[in-house]
Amino acid sequence: MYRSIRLTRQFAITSFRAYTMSSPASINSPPHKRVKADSDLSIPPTIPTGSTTEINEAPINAMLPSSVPTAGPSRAQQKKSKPAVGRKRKPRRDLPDPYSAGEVLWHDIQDFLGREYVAGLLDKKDGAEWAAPEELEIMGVIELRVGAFTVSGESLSLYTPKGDGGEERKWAIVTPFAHPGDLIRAKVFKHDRLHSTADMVEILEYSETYRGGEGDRRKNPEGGCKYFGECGGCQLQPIPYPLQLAHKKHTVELAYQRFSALSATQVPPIGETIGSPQQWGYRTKLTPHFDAMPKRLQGEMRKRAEAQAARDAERPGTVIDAEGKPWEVRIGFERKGRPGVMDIEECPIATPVLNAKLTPERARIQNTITSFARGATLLLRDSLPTPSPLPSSTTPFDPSTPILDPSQHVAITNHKENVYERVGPWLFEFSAGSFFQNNNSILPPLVEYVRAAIFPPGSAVVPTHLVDTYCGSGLFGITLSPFFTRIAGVEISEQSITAAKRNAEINGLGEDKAQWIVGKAEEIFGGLEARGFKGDASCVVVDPPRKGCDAPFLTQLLEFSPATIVYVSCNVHTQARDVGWFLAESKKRAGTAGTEGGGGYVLESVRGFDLFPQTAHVESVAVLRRRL
Ligand SMILES: C[S@@+](CC[C@H](N)C(=O)[O-])C[C@H]1O[C@@H](n2cnc3c(N)ncnc32)[C@H](O)[C@@H]1O
Repeated sequence: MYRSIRLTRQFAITSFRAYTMSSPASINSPPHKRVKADSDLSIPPTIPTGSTTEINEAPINAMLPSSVPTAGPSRAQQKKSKPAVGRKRKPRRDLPDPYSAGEVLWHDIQDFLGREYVAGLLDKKDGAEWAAPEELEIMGVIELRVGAFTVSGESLSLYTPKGDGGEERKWAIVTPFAHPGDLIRAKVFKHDRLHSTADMVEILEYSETYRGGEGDRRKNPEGGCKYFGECGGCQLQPIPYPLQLAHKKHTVELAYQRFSALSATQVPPIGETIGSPQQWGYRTKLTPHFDAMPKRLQGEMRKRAEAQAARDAERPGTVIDAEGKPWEVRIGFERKGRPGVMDIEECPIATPVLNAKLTPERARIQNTITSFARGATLLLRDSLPTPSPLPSSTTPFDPSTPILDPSQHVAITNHKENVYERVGPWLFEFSAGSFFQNNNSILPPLVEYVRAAIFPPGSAVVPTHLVDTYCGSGLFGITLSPFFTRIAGVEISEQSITAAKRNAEINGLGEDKAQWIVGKAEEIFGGLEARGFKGDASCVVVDPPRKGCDAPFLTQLLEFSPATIVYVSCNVHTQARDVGWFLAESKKRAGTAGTEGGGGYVLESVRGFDLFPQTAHVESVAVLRRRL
């Protein structure tokens, strides 16, 4: 049934590990440190010459030609990956970290192959789940009919070889840029637990259902992104938008099934995902990377500076080495399934002002590349022009100020410079290098949703105090302040608290209304009680980083026992874990363990918000209410 074209076994399996790990794992792992390349840095960073760093962020866009050729790895990788003669490498058997993208994929694979089948195999404890079918050669090209999507937006295809005893085996193949229903040719490059990972080679037949979205360039030649198929982000872009939203709803459902340990009756039906008002040109922050020029070329450059400059002038952004081989300055995002940065001139999910700024920023790096001893990350942030005069506590921001057209925005590239954003009638000021949500268009509906969830019609308990934990520069606390007598924000970053205080001030919120506390959220609720915040009268907004909340925080939240909790998260898997733990623990403490639905808190609703259209990411909002 499947045609297998065998190519020479050129590369050891392990040589591909580094880059297969980089793409899905980048979603959950903390970013690797890269040097910042602020435009105000006149002195290049002084870091040991020749060192390189890994790419640090999930890439943000991508594009698919009708057939995507997959070139082999670079010579350096081939050299590294040559198997030692006469020594057979043992495949590594790494189990994914809990709640990581790897673990989510492992769940996807078990669901795809059938939980019963996988459990039967694992029960044998003979390691068969690690043994890829013999005929599935590394660098072999196979034809596959795609069966499903993974949560991270890659395709899953079933491969059914015969086992040693003639029984049918099941094995999954994970390939990027393909959609359920597609018929594809894919080149296998890595074997893992019950699956292999493959590069897309060619799409022979296109799915009717999962294509035809605005970003499908076969149907809309001017739509989407020209880098799809190579860049590692925006894998969902060929999919019609309603199906993107449905995919994200399913992601939320799966997360609660897999990671909350709650029974089906404890989890309400997951709400429809709320779409983003802007599905393109929404992203207010871009962080393209670039690699330093290789050491051998830096020496070459020193020797032949003048001649080189003349040649560079002919081919900007390209440097020719002694043998006439070009080395290109690439400024952009992570390549899917391959190491290194891919050059990106535009990113259609970024705002117009960021795309306009990308051109001169790229030229700046191209022209000064030799001054960078190692790779770095650029920052481009969409901002309103600095208000004049600057609002202050005595002359706060006038909420009736007309909202500016995006063409009047500016792009900030200095981490320390202030960025200004409007969220409805509110003005926010924060430094470009600090956290702020990256899709401004969806913030008003998100905040309104949180408000409506806190005050459902006819509710017997109406909280008067709001605690905004993990508050950043005060987004939820400030925008929801009119509905509460008092608000408090808690945040680990001093810089963010300074911004939150300033934002309260410029929006006319005095200290009697808003309090901002630096410190770990883990140590905070006691302090708040002393300041007049009682659990019974409070709502707590929880908006942690991707890793979720830690046990001390959740324990103190339980002890504080707020009337309502709204948990906003950019990682629904850790959210499901935390919510599951919290509900179970609250039930235990209410002394009604074993009584379905009794005591403690109830999970009232869970729903995704599409803060990241075209990508597989989803923001999830869970509402928990204390039982009376
Ligand atoms: C996802 S951001 C949310 C920020 C804010 N709610 C917003 O929407 O703009 C998470 C924030 O949590 C902060 N943070 C991380 N760990 C923390 C901790 N242990 N205690 C308190 N804040 C923490 C980070 O500095 C960051 O500002």
